[in-house]
Amino acid sequence: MSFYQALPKVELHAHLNTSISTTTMEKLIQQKPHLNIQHNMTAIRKGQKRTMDECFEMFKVIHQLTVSIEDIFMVAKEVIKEFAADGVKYLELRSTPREESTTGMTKKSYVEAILEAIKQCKREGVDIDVKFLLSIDRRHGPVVAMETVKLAEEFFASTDGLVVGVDLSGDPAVEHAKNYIAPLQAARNIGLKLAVHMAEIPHQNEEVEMFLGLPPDRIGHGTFLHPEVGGSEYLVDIIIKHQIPIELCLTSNLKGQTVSSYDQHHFKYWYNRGHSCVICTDGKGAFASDLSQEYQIAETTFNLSKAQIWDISYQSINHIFAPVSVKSDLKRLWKDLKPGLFNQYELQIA
Ligand SMILES: CC(C)=CCNc1ncnc2c1ncn2[C@@H]1O[C@H](COP(=O)(O)O)[C@@H](O)[C@H]1O
Ligand SMILES: [Zn+2]
Repeated sequence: MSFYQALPKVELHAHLNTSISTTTMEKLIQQKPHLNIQHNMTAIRKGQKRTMDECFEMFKVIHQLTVSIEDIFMVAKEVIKEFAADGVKYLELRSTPREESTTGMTKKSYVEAILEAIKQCKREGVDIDVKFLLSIDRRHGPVVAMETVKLAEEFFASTDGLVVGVDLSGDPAVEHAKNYIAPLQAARNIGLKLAVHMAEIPHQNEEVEMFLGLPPDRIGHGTFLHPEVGGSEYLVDIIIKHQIPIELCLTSNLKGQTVSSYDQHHFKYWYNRGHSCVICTDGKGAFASDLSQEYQIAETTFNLSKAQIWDISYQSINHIFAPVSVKSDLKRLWKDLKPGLFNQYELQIA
């Protein structure tokens, strides 16, 4: 096991359907041969890249393979187990509730299937704590967004802490922030935390400012926020003032071509400013990576020490959406694991 796998980690930005591994995808493809889907249609392999539009088309192909509650339950269980096997101790999974007339899957049963998978993994003793965020797809408009918030409210009230927030995601080129401020505000008033995909593409400063007015509890990607890439010092100041952590997904951004190379990734900007950065996968299946690999890439690309890598992982605990008691438990776990890990890899404990 590598240092990066042995490193205890927190994963805060993982979309269920883009996190499906090759092995699980193989099962789904075999179950649905009539769809004639090949592996290269569901994942971007090493060295390959796609445009953003192609990525969103790829997500639609994946959705064709997960159309029943059995599919959703199966993929959720496998994804959770894979994160656990990769050394992730706390996972916030997110997914867009979907209905499917051909199988009778409803948005409610979709969410229930994921929550059941989480509970079953816990019962089976899988070594990971999992929470869930309901995703709002910005392609679907504000009415659906409000319905998703209502659904989130129901589960928030009935699942004893499993549902912790909502996420705004989907193609950033469609619709506008102004349509989503009210639903996100409603979610916040209920007590749900907000993770918002923001500035994934350039020239969205006006929309970003609107989102920052909420403000969200975490930012997804934030690729084009700082002045060097067309953002502004004004936006950066707001983010720093409110201390809004940024979920950074290196390989996803590289393969989706919003950053040109790993060393050009905005991790560098935010990390050097001492801002809270959380390393995440986005979709370990679609982007063919895992969280250990993302930490390793961060270390080698930005010349970080193992101690700095440890700190990024440890500090990420501060940004989870679960309550403070969960944070304390995780911090204790990290402290318990540190001596063994540093000994094994002959590192100095600071
Ligand atoms: C290059 C590229 C497109 C990177 C990925 N960046 C993303 N940006 C916005 N929404 C996303 C992204 N990745 C996944 N999603 C959302 O997550 C969905 C897939 O997971 P799920 O069905 O919610 O379980 C997609 O349909 C989309 O709505
Ligand atoms: Zn995402």
